[in-house]
Amino acid sequence: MTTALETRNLVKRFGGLVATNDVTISFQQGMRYALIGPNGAGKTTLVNLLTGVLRPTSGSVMLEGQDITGMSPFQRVRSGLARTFQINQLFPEMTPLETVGLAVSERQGHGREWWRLAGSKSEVIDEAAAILERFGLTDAMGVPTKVLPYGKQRLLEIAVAIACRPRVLLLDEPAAGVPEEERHEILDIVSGLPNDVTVLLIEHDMDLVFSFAQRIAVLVNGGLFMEGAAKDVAADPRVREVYLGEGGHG
Ligand SMILES: Nc1ncnc2c1ncn2[C@@H]1O[C@H](COP(=O)(O)OP(=O)(O)OP(=O)(O)O)[C@@H](O)[C@H]1O
Repeated sequence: MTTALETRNLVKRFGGLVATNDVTISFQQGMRYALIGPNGAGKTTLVNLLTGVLRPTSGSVMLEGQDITGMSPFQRVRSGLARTFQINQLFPEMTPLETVGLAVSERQGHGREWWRLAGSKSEVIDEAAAILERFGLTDAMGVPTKVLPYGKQRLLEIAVAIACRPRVLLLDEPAAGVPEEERHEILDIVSGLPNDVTVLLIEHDMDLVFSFAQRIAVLVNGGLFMEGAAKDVAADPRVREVYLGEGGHG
């Protein structure tokens, strides 16, 4: 097993509050992980430390053995670590083809001027169209993003992250706000991503967590409470207790 991403003794304090408490965890290449925990457990803070949005108080983050603790979010994306966001951050007037094309173009080093140079950059368009096809967005690729159903917009967010060719992908509640009947479509597409992409899903919906994840990490009060095979975590009475509140019913 190759370690794709790991943290070592990671700590983040906000004043007197310890939001990340000495977290040491490894994510193995190609595995599907979910990160769960009660509200305020520190999931978003941990993701922000992994992606470089926040700097830790102490400890380190390693990507494929390289210490990336000092890298900016952009440098991390370039190094193979991409994320989607909880809040919709797409450009509403741009089409999916333009949006994914922009990400492909940035990755290839053509920069933001690619659309004006489109005639000479057909490889950008071809790759963007192929990614959109994989996400079931071919029919929608020429319309402004703002007119797409919400579930399709969320798929587009993941498509943009994939256009960066990540080896590790962090998905922050990718199905939040999506109607029930479209939720599994999103996770099915994520499950079908290439096997060598390591995925860490942050999700409150336990149905999605258990249908998606091979392994689950549980955070409680900023600390790593447990990490293990999904079925073991699901069966652990201590997890039920902290996660479900009093008594661990259900
Ligand atoms: N920028 C900040 N400044 C001060 N405290 C913060 C900051 N960000 C998070 N916190 C605190 O850190 C703790 C962990 O928050 P975090 O958002 O990481 O938890 P979470 O598990 O993602 O919660 P939720 O499931 O509700 O999104 C909380 O007590 C929160 O109030």
